[in-house]
Amino acid sequence: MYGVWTPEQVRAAEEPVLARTPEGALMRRAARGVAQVALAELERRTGGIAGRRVVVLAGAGNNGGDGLWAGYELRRRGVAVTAVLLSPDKAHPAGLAALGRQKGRVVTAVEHGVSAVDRADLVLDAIVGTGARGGLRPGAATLAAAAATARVPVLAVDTPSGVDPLTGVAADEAVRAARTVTFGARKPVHVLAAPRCGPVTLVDIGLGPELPPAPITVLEDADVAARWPVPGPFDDKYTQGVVGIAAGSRTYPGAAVLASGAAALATSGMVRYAGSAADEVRAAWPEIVATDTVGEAGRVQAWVVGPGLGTDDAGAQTLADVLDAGLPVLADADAVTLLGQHAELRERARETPVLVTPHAGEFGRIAELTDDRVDSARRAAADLGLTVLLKGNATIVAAPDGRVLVHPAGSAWLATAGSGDVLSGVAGALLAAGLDPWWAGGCAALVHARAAEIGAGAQEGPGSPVPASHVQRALPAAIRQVREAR
Ligand SMILES: NC(=O)C1=CN([C@@H]2O[C@H](COP(=O)(O)OP(=O)(O)OC[C@H]3O[C@@H](n4cnc5c(N)ncnc54)[C@H](OP(=O)(O)O)[C@@H]3O)[C@@H](O)[C@H]2O)[C@@H](O)CC1
Ligand SMILES: Nc1ncnc2c1ncn2[C@@H]1O[C@H](COP(=O)(O)OP(=O)(O)O)[C@@H](O)[C@H]1O
Ligand SMILES: [K+]
Repeated sequence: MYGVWTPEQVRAAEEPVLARTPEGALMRRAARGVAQVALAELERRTGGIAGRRVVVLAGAGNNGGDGLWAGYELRRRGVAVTAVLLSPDKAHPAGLAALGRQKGRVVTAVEHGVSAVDRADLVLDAIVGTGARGGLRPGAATLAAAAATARVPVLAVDTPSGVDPLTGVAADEAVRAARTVTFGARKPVHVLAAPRCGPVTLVDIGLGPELPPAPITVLEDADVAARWPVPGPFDDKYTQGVVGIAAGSRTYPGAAVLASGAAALATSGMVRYAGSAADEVRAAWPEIVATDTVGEAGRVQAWVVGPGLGTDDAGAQTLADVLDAGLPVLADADAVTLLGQHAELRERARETPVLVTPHAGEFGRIAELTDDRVDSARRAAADLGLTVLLKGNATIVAAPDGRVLVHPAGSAWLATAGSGDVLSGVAGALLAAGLDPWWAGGCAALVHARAAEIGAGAQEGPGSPVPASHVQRALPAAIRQVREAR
């Protein structure tokens, strides 16, 4: 696992380090890191370094300073460097002087910048970093657009400009980077807007001892592997945790089949199904014990409730029954809507460990969703007294005690009907196996996204759509792949 820190925390950590290091040393170190990655990119993309063309888009602050110093390093390796100064009066003086000493070219007119970008092998986006306020200004936006139109790869310095470093919200004209080099610590933008950043390289500038505990955690395969339940020699079908699925309806039997099948594939042991799609579930999954109601279902150690359930009185009654069992509960889809509608159900949900898994629309029914998705999820978890998994390209899991994790999906193939039902089955199975809701949500999100990647590559090589039933089918391969990281 690794941590992510807010720009404010990173700035605070920089202060003591700046105070005890010679002036400019931190920036030089950051710039050398940028140059190293830029050189590797040039070599990889063009097969050489000397004479290759790099354009530095340099803004008014220290981010621009990083870019100019990186340009200096690249000039020393024989790269043809052009710096475009977006605020010529405010360009970082030492960085600009250094580039000048190495005979780097400097332009200030946007149109000259655009023609340099058109012919570049690589663009360094040093327009703005953690000091960004609002979207890009017109000159910067024109240059970012020129790089995109000319399909010149962009290496973002610290953060892709035009994307909010804290929330990951991107302005229309924001930079889309092929790679990003960041300094000291990863920031929220790198996981909340991962597709805008590309692969992120972290350059150590000695902030480690100054950073507080990370406010955001990102799980890696080894973390999930260490917690994924596997049967031991003395286990039987009951000892590993039985999960009950209260989902689906006559109108939506598919949700029941997707969720309960996913639960059956996620862990060993047993799955029970309770609801009006019992026939469909039995037909698809003979190993699942299916009954018509929660009352008839027999003992379970956790419940999944909601997918395809309906939001009528019967649905509300099912949710109430499940919450009253006093067991961990995964509440998805219609169960989220019902929680939004009924204050008494929200009160009952405080009394038992609950993981709710809304998409953005459903989230809005239980709490306020702002541009700051992490903050929204954290507040909702604390206010409602339950663990919130907010779906999206970056999945956020926030526990009422303040723990937050983000899982950036490797692709967007999961944006397909029914994939959320699969997630609920996986997370429910993990709850039944004894994981706490935060870990269950985090482990399920990682394996779910991996199953989509595997499913999307299963037909004719990577890159084909993957319907939810194929995501479900890819769960065993995803679990196997993740567990290999032990
Ligand atoms: N501290 C350190 O030791 C180290 C810091 N490091 C580096 O410093 C970076 C932070 O530097 P920072 O604080 O100077 O802010 P920064 O991101 O350059 O932006 C502020 C400037 O940009 C401008 N601007 C603002 N919004 C804008 C917009 N939307 N569109 C366009 N322009 C905009 C704004 O201009 P103004 O409003 O004044 O005209 C202001 O001058 C950090 O990301 C890292 O790269 C590394 O070297 C490691 C050591
Ligand atoms: N653009 C996207 N990129 C990656 N994952 C996505 C994207 N959009 C949705 N997802 C994921 O797909 C799943 C969709 O769940 P949900 O909206 O509940 O769908 P359904 O109700 O059809 O099952 C969630 O796990 C969500 O995180
Ligand atoms: K930048």
